[in-house]
Amino acid sequence: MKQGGSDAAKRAAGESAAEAVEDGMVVGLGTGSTTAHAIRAIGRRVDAGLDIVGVPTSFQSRELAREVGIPLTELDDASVDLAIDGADEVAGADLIKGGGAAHAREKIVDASADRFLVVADPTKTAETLSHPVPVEVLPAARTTVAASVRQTGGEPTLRQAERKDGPVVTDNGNLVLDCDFGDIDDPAALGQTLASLPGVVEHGLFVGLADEVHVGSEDGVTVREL
Ligand SMILES: O=C(CO)[C@H](O)[C@H](O)COP(=O)(O)O
Repeated sequence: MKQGGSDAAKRAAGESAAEAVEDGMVVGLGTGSTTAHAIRAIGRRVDAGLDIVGVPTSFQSRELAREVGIPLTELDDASVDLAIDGADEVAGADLIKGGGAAHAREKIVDASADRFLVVADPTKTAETLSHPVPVEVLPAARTTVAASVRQTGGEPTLRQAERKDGPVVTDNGNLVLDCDFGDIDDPAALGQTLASLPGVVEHGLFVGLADEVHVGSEDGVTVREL
């Protein structure tokens, strides 16, 4: 599993993507430590007069956006111009997300955006996706989905909470299976297989969704347009 890079690299990526936000935009606010830098940077710009509204993708991003003064709305009331979100692994325009168990709402927001900017540090980039794929499941389906994942050649692990006994429970009240498939040669096909399993709410494969990837480092930012 990739552990993630330095905070300076994450900050560089987040602040670079925040510069793409323009007056009047509806902005999708992703989840995670890299996106948090973007949200804080957007908050500073709002403080200085930028007129935008944000659409949060999780409890975490909602709370942070409120803290830094970004006005919020929901997808029922607005369509997203630009989404900024992190990733656990990036290969071209394909991503694996869900390290923060927020990928179900993230996918709804990110996929609906006119433009989707990914923020990452260099430890997240790869030629081929191979990070375990987070799969959010209804609690009643965890055993049957795990069995189907094994039949597909994957190794599922029920994600455990770090500061509570028992499993991680998502913002939607579900569980997460981290499914290790090794190298993923055909992310689209695997995504379709996972999505077809009864009880799967959403998987963390974001295939072909990214429009731009901002990779930060201690020395600056590389922006890849896709
Ligand atoms: O997908 C996510 C949350 O569900 C995050 O964006 C992803 O895990 C990256 O997080 P971080 O920027 O903290 O490394």
